[in-house]
Amino acid sequence: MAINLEDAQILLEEHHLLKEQFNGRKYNFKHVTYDSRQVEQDTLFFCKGNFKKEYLTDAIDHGATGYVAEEKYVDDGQTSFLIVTDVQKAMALLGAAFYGYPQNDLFVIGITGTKGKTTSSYFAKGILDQMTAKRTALFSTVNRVVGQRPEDTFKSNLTTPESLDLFHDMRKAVDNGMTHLVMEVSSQAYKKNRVYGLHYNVGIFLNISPDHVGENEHPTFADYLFCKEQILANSDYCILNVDTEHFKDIYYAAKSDVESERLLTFTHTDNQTLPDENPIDVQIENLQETLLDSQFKLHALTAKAKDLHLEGTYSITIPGDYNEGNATAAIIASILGNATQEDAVQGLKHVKVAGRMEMVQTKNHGLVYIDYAHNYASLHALLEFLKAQRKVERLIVVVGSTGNKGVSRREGFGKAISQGADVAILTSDDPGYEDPMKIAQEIDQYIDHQRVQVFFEMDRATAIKRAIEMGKPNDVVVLAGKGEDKYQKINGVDTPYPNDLNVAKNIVKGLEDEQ
Ligand SMILES: CC(=O)N[C@H]1[C@@H](OP(=O)(O)OP(=O)(O)OC[C@H]2O[C@@H](n3ccc(=O)[nH]c3=O)[C@H](O)[C@@H]2O)O[C@H](CO)[C@@H](O)[C@@H]1O[C@H](C)C(=O)N[C@@H](C)C(=O)N[C@H](CCC(=O)O)C(=O)O
Ligand SMILES: Nc1ncnc2c1ncn2[C@@H]1O[C@H](COP(=O)(O)OP(=O)(O)OP(=O)(O)O)[C@@H](O)[C@H]1O
Repeated sequence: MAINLEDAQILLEEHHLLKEQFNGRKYNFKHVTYDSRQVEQDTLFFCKGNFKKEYLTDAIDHGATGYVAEEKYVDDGQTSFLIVTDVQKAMALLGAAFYGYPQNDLFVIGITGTKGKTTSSYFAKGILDQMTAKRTALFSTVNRVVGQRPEDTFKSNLTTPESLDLFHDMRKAVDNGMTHLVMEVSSQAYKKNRVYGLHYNVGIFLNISPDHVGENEHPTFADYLFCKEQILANSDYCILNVDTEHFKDIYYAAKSDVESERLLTFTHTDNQTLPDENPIDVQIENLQETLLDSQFKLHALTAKAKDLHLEGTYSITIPGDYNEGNATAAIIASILGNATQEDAVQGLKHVKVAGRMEMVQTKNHGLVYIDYAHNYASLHALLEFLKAQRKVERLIVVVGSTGNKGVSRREGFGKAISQGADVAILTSDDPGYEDPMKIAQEIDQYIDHQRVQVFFEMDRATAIKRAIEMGKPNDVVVLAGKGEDKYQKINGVDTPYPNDLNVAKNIVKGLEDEQ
């Protein structure tokens, strides 16, 4: 892989990003990075984010021969530089060029939504793996998969990687023979131009609800929605979930971005039409739903939906009506990527996602659910689903809220608990630099104490123990918000934590050994 100064200049000029340039001693770059600790000989270095000049000096000392930045940090007569108006955009464009545009060799499905991105990504990968004999790459919040060997699967640091990492990993996927890529696209990815210039064969918009507004994320909800809608303008086909809040805005944005033949919509709700009275394409009919799985049927309501040949019955083992929606989006996208209906039926059957709707059965203390629900929309949807199950007597929820971000989640949790839970044990979840008890008290302010019994226990493992011990055979204990996380972020330190599933399993084992 390589890029030279002249090609970089041309590309940046084409996009009106270049302000100034200097051709230093070296013109050809064999490496690219935004981190001085990763620099090798002949690296083109990107200065971005909370940057300090000494990172660049350090980079030059270690072999960087050119840099791209928004200001002229170094002008030593030797080091080449490209001064640009937006370094994140420049990095995405030059990253794609450096790695030889790997996206052109992949069928790329991008998925956005406040909730359901990870689950839908795993559903789509399940289906496409069925068709491609496991040649589907995945960039998700949980894992990145760039090949078929065990070492080609690794933990993600971000939902959507930095552009240089994104194109690096795409290149690996292509070189490893992958033919499809399913990737989560966060609103931050657009805010920070990590995916600038990237085009998707299919873009999925699952839903949007208030979240991610705060000092380090989006200044307003409008900004959050705007960033999310960018996926629509960058996709050949768009798939929309009609049942989301703000659907009208999303629909008209999509309509102005793709022709109607390339816009596919789906819903759970009967007898609905689109905001312009056009018919919805796909209807989901729930056939059977239990605490362990769910079966549903898809009906094609328009000619373009009929052309997909997706009609039929599907089953998933990640229950919840919203997961039927997530699966439907994955089915439509995968069929557009050449999967068959049979691939979808087979591929969906056994999909599991770490930390999403995982269960531990107990003999005498009910069912324990571990789920990554960590805002109002997801906790509310989860509790509503559980309440609708006939066998459930009491819902006991263990939850905390993160410190220094997503502050609106505290009110959201209080509201969702008041609407759906019988008992709440408030605890800690990545308190950061805040006092977890203070966060718990803020959640508590929004809880209706006439309906819900509330306890405080800041040690998360102890809180889980108390919840399981108080569970009776027909109760459900919900461990919300932390999913498969293996640490607690406390005062800037990732403090190891065995994860909710392991904690719950150990407690249940201990209780059952005692009997
Ligand atoms: C706000 C934001 O996008 N921050 C991201 C951004 O930070 P940054 O550019 O300011 O980087 P920094 O770590 O402060 O360092 C500045 C620069 O100096 C460099 N550096 C640093 C130290 C050094 O010795 N040498 C050196 O060169 C760094 O490599 C970096 O390029 O770039 C970093 C990687 O280069 C990311 O880790 C970081 O994500 C932060 C940690 C983060 O958590 N972001 C969240 C909000 C996020 O993006 N989340 C979304 C999901 C949200 C959702 O669910 O919808 C996501 O896509 O993950
Ligand atoms: N379509 C949906 N609507 C509402 N809640 C959902 C939906 N899909 C999933 N959830 C809930 O949200 C939780 C997180 O799901 P998932 O990890 O798939 O979403 P995500 O968009 O990747 O989330 P995040 O951006 O927070 O990582 C699930 O554990 C479930 O409780």
